[in-house]
Amino acid sequence: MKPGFFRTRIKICGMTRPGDVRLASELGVDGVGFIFARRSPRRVEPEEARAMRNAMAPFVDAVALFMDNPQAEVREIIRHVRPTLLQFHGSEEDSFCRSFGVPYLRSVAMGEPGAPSDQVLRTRYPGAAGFLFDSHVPGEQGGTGQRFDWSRIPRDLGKPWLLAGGLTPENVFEAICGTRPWGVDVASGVEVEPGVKDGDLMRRFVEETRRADCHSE
Ligand SMILES: O=C(O)c1ccccc1N[C@@H]1O[C@H](COP(=O)(O)O)[C@@H](O)[C@H]1O
Repeated sequence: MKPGFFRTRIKICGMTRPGDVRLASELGVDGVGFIFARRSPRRVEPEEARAMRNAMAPFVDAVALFMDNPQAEVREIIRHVRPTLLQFHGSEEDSFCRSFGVPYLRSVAMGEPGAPSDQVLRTRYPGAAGFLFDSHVPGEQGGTGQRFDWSRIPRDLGKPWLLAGGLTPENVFEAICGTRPWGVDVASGVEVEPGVKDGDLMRRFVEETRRADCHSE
């Protein structure tokens, strides 16, 4: 597509404060993530996520992130928070991910050699709305601020995919121009500490993404 016509989607993940959610909406971010993974320093309780959900503007996705949470817990969080997208980072299979009746993104761990091919991903997760390539190793948490070798991203997925892992306002322009993802996902790169976002970093991240959208190689 011609530069300027495609708008790279932006998700800011690991929200813990309603004010950060409100600002992200005003900046034109497409999705905000609430983390329910057990060991995450950004984990929120369902009540906190619900308060942030209520701070969201229309046309912004509420993404609930899980990592091997029990099915009953996922169901209860969905009932409470009403996310529009789910994101799975653990060993969940397609049948588990799609059992909630909410579209889901499947995270793919790119932190070690031998990441799955596009064919394996398509076959293993036929119900996924899209994929998210992150830099952690299988079984470990994301949100580490590490990036991975972007040349290893499978190219023939036939579905939207997001680039994640170590993105910042300084490198997101290069990341988008080099990989042309459907969207980008950031947590630590716009934070002052885990879960505490910085307004200026969020604004610069959005600006750099829009600059990349207008840039032709
Ligand atoms: O952020 C977390 O704490 C987290 C925990 C468990 C699974 C995933 C997690 N975060 C995801 O990782 C990406 C990239 O983070 P970063 O930008 O490198 O800090 C983040 O956007 C979340 O989707």
